[in-house]
Amino acid sequence: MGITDFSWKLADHPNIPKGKTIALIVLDGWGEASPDPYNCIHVADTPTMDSLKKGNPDYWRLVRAHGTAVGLPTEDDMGNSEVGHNALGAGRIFAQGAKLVDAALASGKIYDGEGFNYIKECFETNTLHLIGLLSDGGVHSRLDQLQLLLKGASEKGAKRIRVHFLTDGRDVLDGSSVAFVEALEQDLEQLRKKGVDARIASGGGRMYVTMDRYENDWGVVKRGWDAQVLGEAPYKFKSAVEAVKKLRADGHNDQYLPPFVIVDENEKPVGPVVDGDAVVTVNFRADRMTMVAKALEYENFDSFDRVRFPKIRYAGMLQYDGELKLPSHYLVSPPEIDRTSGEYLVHNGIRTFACSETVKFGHVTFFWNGNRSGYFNSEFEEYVEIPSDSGITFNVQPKMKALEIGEKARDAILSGKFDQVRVNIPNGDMVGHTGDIEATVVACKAADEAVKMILDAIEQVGGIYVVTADHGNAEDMVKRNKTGQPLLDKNGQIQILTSHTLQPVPIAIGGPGLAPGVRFRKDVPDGGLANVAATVMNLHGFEAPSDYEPTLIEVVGN
Ligand SMILES: O=C(O)[C@@H](CO)OP(=O)(O)O
Ligand SMILES: [Mn+2]
Ligand SMILES: [Mn+2]
Repeated sequence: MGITDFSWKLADHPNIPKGKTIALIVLDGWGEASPDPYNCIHVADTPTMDSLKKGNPDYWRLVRAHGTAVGLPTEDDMGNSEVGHNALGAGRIFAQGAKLVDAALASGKIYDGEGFNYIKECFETNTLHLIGLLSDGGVHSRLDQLQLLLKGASEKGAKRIRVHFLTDGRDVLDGSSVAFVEALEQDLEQLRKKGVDARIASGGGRMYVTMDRYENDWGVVKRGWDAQVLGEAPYKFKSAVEAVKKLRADGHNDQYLPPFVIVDENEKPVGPVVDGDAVVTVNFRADRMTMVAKALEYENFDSFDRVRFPKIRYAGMLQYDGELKLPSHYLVSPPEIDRTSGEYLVHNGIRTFACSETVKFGHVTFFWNGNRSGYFNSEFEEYVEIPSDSGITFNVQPKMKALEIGEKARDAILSGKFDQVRVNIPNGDMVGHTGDIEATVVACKAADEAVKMILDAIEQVGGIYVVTADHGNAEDMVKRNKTGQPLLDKNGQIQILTSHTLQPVPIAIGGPGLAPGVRFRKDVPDGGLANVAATVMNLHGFEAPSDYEPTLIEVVGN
């Protein structure tokens, strides 16, 4: 762990006083990119964020939010909320799920672990089901990992395999699902040639089937359950490629493809889950797997009627929730994100308020706290969740709950009951993922207004603000070639980018409570999200632990 004489007690900062209320604002999906018509943050009216930028370089700067700076395998990996909030909260860079799974597959250790040995028991007599997101987005899962696992499991004796995939279109281009399904079919064909009965059994779009999060809409998970476990869905097809092509032609996009099952010549589903089977959820990222993991694992469960609860051996690619120990079996151990800044600060008497709306609530709590649900100490913490709209795509409601989040934060700041008021403002990200440029512009304006409300409250109480983001999204809505020009599809239309980006994100500090002489230092040019935790600890009047990534600030003129 690299630190000796461990203690939760933080040393006092030599020049920064304690006792200032700090607003810590994370704009989800808010990167920095050149001004251009596809930069919705630039196009939108965002006077508050614009004024913060004028503080460059002493009070505004950029930080890295993708690739190795947040524990991802390569610099080609875009940032995402999980790794971004983990880094912001933990103050150190941990090798993340994507990287840990890569390593376990490369070394073969994945096949020696408890999780694999547990599911292997079913291989001789029963079916192995793999459920997960099918793309190379690298945010929740990766196709190449699924391909290696298919190969490895069959070599280790799996005789009958069924894949239940979720189409993406959110971390990758909409419409790319067809090619991913074709690639998967080719691999399954290879396995069949080797005598393995390997087939696709069901499918559906990630935002409509299975991958809900933070209990926003259990109906999403139920649709997945019905197709994957019960073998029931509104659409039945003989081929998965045909299914995806037909449903897309009918106007559904990849993210929202309705559920379907693959049936045999007698119209019987080819892969429902039955007693004695093994199931692996192949996503490494936690938030959108926790609900389905509960449905697959919990004996007592009343979030929807499962109709049938088969006796299976279930393992996650990773353990998704360390506090709940969910699932209890997993193929790869998750990153052990310990001693987060939230836990330290609570031990040092910092009273914390955290808030977002449902779709991002776990980001400022669960991810912030190192994938840990619940409070460290409920006497010092209050987490408020504002219910998100469900059953809609957020381009129809681009303001989302930004105003309500702003109001809750404002009230918490003015109450005087908290030292840190932390929020996630989701608009740039959630609306950016819809690919609707006009709506994303409205979303960015709404986010900016929420920031203003919070900064005004900080002004009133003489506090400090820290405004940053977890990764890019709304600042670039078009796929580009290497020289940065928008790419056109075969019909001459620009290719809309629904995903996150590789862009850096801004961080701004200020407010009447900022001690004189505090400014951004210039000797951490490569600073990333993991440098923010030490910065915030300093602003609370503490030195950060010695193994945290260095602070971004210095105090001059003392
Ligand atoms: O919606 C999600 O699951 C991801 C994109 O796959 O977005 P974020 O990391 O911002 O939560
Ligand atoms: Mn995010
Ligand atoms: Mn996102």
